Amino acid sequence: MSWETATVEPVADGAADGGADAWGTDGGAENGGVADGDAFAGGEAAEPKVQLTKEEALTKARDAGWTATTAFNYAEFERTGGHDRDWLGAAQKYEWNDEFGEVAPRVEALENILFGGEFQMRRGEHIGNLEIEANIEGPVKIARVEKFEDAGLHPVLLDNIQLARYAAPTVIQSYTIPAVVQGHDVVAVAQTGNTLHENTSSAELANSSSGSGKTAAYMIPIISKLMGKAKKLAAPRPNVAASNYDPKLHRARAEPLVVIVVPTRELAVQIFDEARRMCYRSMLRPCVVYGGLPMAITAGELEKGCDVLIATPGRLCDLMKKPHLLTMSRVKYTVIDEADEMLQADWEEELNEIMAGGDTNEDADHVYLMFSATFPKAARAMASQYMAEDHFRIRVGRAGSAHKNIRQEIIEVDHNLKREAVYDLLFASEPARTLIFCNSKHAVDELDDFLYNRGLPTTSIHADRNQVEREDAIRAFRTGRAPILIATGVSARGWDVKDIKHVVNYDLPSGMYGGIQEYIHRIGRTARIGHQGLATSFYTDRNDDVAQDLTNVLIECDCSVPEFLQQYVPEDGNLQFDDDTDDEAEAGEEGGAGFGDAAADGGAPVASAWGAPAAEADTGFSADAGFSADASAGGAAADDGW
Ligand SMILES: Nc1ncnc2c1ncn2[C@@H]1O[C@H](COP(=O)(O)OP(=O)(O)OP(=O)(O)O)[C@@H](O)[C@H]1O
Repeated sequence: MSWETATVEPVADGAADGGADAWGTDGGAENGGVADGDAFAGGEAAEPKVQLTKEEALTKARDAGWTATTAFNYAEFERTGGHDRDWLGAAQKYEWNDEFGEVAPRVEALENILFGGEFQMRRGEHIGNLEIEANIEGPVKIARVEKFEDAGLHPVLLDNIQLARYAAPTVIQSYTIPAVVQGHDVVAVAQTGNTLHENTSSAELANSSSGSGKTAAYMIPIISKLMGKAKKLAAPRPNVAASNYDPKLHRARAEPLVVIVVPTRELAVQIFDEARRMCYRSMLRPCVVYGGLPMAITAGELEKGCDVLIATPGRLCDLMKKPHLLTMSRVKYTVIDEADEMLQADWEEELNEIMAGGDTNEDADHVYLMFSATFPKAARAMASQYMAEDHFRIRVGRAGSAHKNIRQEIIEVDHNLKREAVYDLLFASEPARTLIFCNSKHAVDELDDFLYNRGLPTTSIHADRNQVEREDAIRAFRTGRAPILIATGVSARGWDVKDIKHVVNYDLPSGMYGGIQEYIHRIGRTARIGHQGLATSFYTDRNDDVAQDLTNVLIECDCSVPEFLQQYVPEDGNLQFDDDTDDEAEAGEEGGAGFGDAAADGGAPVASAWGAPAAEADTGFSADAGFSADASAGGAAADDGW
């Protein structure tokens, strides 16, 4: 295999004893033998040949190099009620001390957590394979910056960029940073695979799905601009770093200067991590709020002071109704990230409320930034209502004919043998961090049980998991405690996890699960920012509806088209895609918020773009349907930075 294999960290002592107990689990665990053998020998599904006992399966998994299984420790959680520090939303951040002078000191232990490299993605050596193209589509022209040092950034922020080892700005950063530094509102359409239109090639989509660095594109200039003025602009807050600080006595109301809204909890935490990095050694205090984070933890964090607030829309609107905890009156920057996702998931009313600053903010200098994979009508309307006419508009896509960093393989499998096929696949190469996508929560549960009970270190995530389980699953995946994660498409939206070497579409996303756009988004979880990866998809007789688009993607990405898809190879070489564009012409009618004569953008149907019903976005993840085993969880690290 040409793709490199990830190092899967060994499981810590005492954490790896899930094996024996795990066998006695319920929920789909099979008591009989385990199939061994090629379920897809030669690309064709075949009957399993050899039956392994559970014992043998366990040995096989360990011999192959897969780390031992661990399970979420419910008993321990029930007993202790968890600990504040276990919540990703309460992760450690730099705490400013009022006694600091102009230059705040370094805190080595925290620096190691934030920038330690163990969990933070570094630019890969194949970055040159990404041919990225930016189209500036509004009247505002911005000269791009080639180096962070030339962008007029605050020196502390430049230090933080260096600590993060961002050597040079990515394309979207090279335009967005100067635009924000110059005080412009920004609309950035960074295609992540949801746009299919006549002018968009499938290769562009595939290329553009693999991490353009848009989080840092807005975080860096905003934090930089506020750093120098934090003392003047920031609301009073307790001196958390002082020895006499008492959280019961010393409390403040959160009065953020920056509000960043994102569609999912996991994305919120991911962006919070970037904020923790960029705010390091500054007075600016980042906080994150999302559904599922206990209110006591949320309030406790906000009461220490909050300058940069990252939030999911539902939780933010709830908090806006609690003026003793939060006021939007100081907000100077509002960022709507993945705007199209939130609009599709019916958050329009909430977004308008947030954009309006809860009706309390009359700041004429208010800067709005909107990031989106597509620019549908509702987003255009929002832009024209709230943004300055001279806002900067950029569309980022990839030019070039092929994405060389993801090897895509499509394997034909009998639907009933998929489980065996994925089991075999996991033994077909060196153990590596692997993300497996299913189309339904039920399929996720079933597959997790099936593989886990065969000794493979799996974990899983979907919308019915409670927040503790979700956070444990992500932490386990990121740290390598459970290097195989099984997820629905919606729960892995926008994820940026280091070293995902293999993405498996256990279920190909058919039309009702987002189709080819969803496929592109999913495979883009590997081979990020210049790394390489493999994407394997199981094709069954139920996947005819994506066959044509899939074939087109393979051709444009220079991947081989298997025999069973040859019938879809266009004879004239003309690769046509379905176009579910909403009418770009309407943009003009709405007061010029559109992209003029730029390419039309997509507006996928509500459910389909999510790969699951829209309700999964950030609504109550109620059921406690977590993992079945009751082995030792091995104690999640206090703050492993994911
Ligand atoms: N200038 C840079 N140099 C190197 N790495 C960078 C740079 N900027 C960001 N990164 C890293 O690139 C990764 C991808 O960034 P990010 O998650 O913001 O991408 P994205 O555009 O949101 O991707 P997607 O839309 O595909 O989810 C992150 O791990 C981030 O730390």
